[in-house]
Amino acid sequence: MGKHAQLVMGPAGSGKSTYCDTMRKYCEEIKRSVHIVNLDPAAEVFEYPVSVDIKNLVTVDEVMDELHYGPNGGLVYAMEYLIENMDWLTDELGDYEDDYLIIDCPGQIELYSHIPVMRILVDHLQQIGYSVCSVFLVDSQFILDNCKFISGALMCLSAMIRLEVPHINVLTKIDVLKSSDQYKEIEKFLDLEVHSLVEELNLETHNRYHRMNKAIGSLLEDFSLVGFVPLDITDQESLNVLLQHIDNSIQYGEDLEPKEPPLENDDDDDDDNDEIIRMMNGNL
Ligand SMILES: Nc1nc2c(ncn2[C@@H]2O[C@H](COP(=O)(O)OP(=O)(O)OP(=O)(O)O)[C@@H](O)[C@H]2O)c(=O)[nH]1
Ligand SMILES: [Mg+2]
Repeated sequence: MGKHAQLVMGPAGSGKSTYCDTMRKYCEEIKRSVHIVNLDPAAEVFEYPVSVDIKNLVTVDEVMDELHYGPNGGLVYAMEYLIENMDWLTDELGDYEDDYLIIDCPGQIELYSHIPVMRILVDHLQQIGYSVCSVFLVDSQFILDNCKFISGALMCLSAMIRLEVPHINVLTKIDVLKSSDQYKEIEKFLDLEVHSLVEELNLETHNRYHRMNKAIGSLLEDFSLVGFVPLDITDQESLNVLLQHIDNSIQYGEDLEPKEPPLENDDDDDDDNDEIIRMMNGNL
């Protein structure tokens, strides 16, 4: 079956732990054996059953007490300690060799942007045989206008380029948007027209920034890398579509029995496929 893992990352409060629990429940419903790994040494309360917990190796509280670090320095130290003790992780994961892993990561953005710990972790998981997909969560409330979108997209691009593994960006808390009238505003970012985005940015910013707007637009367009899959955790179909993206990216299930092709006049399946293709075009 092979070893597969989702590495769930994203800024503080973007919904990582909620996602891990929701995805675990969904996977269990579709009879996929899943275990959650907590890699947040500061996590206090878990909604999900934790199979492997970094807190059995190191906690931020211990680092703060013993070394008199603050919370952020303590977290960076704890993650570096994990990297120095990778054998511990290998041993712990050994109990779940045939299962699908969902790895809940800490939210400090510097871990993804300019400290190599996540890259070293990903390399190690690959060395011990895991196909890893990075699932990068961004709170949909935080990309509701053009400037915020650019900032969110560059953050995702930075993590994507640093990690060099299949990467899916996810917009979380769509259920909150749906219950307001803001959902329409997010649709343009799902089907991104970089040209019109740059034009709108130019209208919103001083002339002196227009060359920069164009350069950022070209960066996003040339790499065609930044797209988002919206996730409404209250909607099973939304979870299904996202999981298919992730499965495709790491070839999960390629050695399983092939599914029956849909009947030609099966309209529901056609709609689902159209939705996936639309999102794939927007994403990778
Ligand atoms: N309505 C709604 N609330 C959500 C969703 N995802 C997360 N939340 C809420 O957002 C808050 C933060 O969610 P967490 O899952 O703890 O976020 P996190 O990324 O793990 O946070 P850190 O571990 O602190 O970085 C919690 O109050 C969640 O209940 C969602 O999809 N919909
Ligand atoms: Mg969390």
